Amino acid sequence: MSRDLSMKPDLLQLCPLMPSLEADLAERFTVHRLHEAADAEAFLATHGSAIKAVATGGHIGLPPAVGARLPALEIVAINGVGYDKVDLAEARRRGYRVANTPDVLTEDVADLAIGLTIAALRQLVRGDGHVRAGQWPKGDLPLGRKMSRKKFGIVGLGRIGRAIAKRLQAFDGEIGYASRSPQDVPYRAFESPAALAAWCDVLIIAAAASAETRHLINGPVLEALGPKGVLVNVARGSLVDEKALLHAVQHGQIAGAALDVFENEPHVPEGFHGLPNVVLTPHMASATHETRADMAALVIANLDAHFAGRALPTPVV
Ligand SMILES: O=C(O)C(=O)CO
Repeated sequence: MSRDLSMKPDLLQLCPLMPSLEADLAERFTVHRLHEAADAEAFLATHGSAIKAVATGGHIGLPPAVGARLPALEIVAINGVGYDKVDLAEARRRGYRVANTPDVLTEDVADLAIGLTIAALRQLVRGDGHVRAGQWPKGDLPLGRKMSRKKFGIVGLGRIGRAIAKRLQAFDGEIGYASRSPQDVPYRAFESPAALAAWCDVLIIAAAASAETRHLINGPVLEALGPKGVLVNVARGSLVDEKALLHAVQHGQIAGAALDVFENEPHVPEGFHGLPNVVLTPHMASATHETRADMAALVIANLDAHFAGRALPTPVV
């Protein structure tokens, strides 16, 4: 790093980050932790005008009310691949940069998608609960569903969707996808999520969140998936109409769901809590030591590049 460390720019941190990343940030910046402030308004009134950089998680992004208090902002570094919570048009208008952490988390998200799919079909979580609760001597669980030779539908065939498809090939089934544009892949293309859902047994959501993809998976898509179908979401909660999904899993409109993401994280509608045909995880698709270390390194690399006047390694804007 070539810049003068005695001149530490002010950075606003919006959520807890890995201790090693926080230490790396503190080495380079005067860090202001908004999430620890008792009075966020007063905190921003005091520090907002000095802030040149923001470090944030993809689930928080940059709330508009916070961004509006940062007139000197130069860069938003997201510790995550999703940038749906950062207003890119506003970034372009005001001239600040946005960077994310693509690629380094692709394998982990794809791995979790496979894990969730198996967990849902083979009732892994329910089986674990059955044994722990001492229920096994009293009887077996109802039968689950087979994973191998299923029809797998992937909504969104970007980096993560493709990594999921690659892993699914090991299960000797068929793979279909719906994406914004046809891709040069050996998988069957469908014109819409509804058409894909009507064909597949397992519908896996891997598309980016945006205003256009909000509630892409709605009542009619779930109805098309049908009573033997399973929905898996490792993308963003906003892609799924959560009320329609809850209704579908409660009433057997679909067989089950496995969800790592929710519309109003970390709050999950209570209706899901007691359902045995639903697997719930706390947005942990990239949450491994290895990947979080790689993501942290990319956050720092983007910030270092910006303040050294170099091209960002992984720019969004
Ligand atoms: O990095 C992200 O945006 C994720 O949501 C990973 O799960």
